[in-house]
Amino acid sequence: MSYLQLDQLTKSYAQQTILQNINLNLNQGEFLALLGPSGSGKSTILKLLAGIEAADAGEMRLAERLLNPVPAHQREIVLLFQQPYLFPFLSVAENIGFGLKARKEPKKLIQQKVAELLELVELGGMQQRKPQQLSGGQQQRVALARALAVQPKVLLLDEPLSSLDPEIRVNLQGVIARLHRELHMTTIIVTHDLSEALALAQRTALLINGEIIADLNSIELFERPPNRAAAQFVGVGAIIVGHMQGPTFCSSLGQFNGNFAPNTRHVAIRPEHIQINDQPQPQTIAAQIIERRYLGERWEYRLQTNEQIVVARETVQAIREIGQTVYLHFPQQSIFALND
Ligand SMILES: Nc1ncnc2c1ncn2[C@@H]1O[C@H](COP(=O)(O)OP(=O)(O)OP(=O)(O)O)[C@@H](O)[C@H]1O
Repeated sequence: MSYLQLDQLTKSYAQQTILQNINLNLNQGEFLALLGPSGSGKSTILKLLAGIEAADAGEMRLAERLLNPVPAHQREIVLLFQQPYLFPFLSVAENIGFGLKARKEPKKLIQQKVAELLELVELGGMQQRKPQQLSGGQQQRVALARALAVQPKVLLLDEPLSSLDPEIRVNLQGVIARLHRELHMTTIIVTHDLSEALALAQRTALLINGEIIADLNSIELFERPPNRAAAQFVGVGAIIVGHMQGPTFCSSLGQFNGNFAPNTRHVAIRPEHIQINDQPQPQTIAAQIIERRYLGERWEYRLQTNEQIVVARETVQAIREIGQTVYLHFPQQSIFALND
């Protein structure tokens, strides 16, 4: 049985359904990214788990214990928000030790734990500072250390890095990844940023309009999203419409053989797997470049074929011109089927 279980969770606000039959299972020590666009209900899932909001239906269990009736402060689940919400008049050390002091732990033990946590979040030497004397990234580290101090069973992170500069963000991603490696705490991070999910979590659940539409290994979600909605969210080079004829998928962009189900109606390919040729070759189709942008290390081209727009990316070689006609090849091994 899974360590953390969400079973058929449903939540509405003012008759608007926000979450619809959410099922999620996490093993102890697992790190899951809850990914989705703004307003999809990600934060609401964390609030239900933390006990800030009550579910309309469904059950939540932690180590087999039913969580629904348990008050927030007895759940052993901590939720870290986008803003660190530190106590402004307390020092860094007092902020980190706050939960332990509230539990009336011995002073010596608090001091020892705070010192350990300061090292863990790389804030050694800053224990006497007040929150306003810290940068945003440092404040978020203090909030993280304070959350970890009480040794929760589950750590919930609600876009904790989204208000930080990119460089600090990457640095803190490193801190979070290392903490997870060292402490093995069962963790869910909410993010709308696919690259963050890929950087941190081995597994990603994709939430769209209050429904989990994919829940799988993060790299697999990126490389081979299982359905059209997931493909649109993670961004593919083309979603190709067609039909199966025997073992072959037939479409206006080509014929592809793969291990596709007989009812397959859509296949896709990642933009970096589409090959761009200057001259027509066997199994290529003509396309005109209509836009281009530099992504750093790669150029991304939007191309118009007779049928549809295709996005392709290639590592920088010669820069191709807008208006130029090129010939696209879709390697068979890179084509994957999408569920509807
Ligand atoms: N207390 C509330 N009362 C009414 N509606 C709410 C309440 N809290 C959230 N909502 C609505 O529920 C929906 C989901 O909100 P939620 O914060 O869970 O989304 P999210 O995916 O975390 O979005 P974001 O990435 O923007 O934080 C939104 O449409 C929001 O307006």
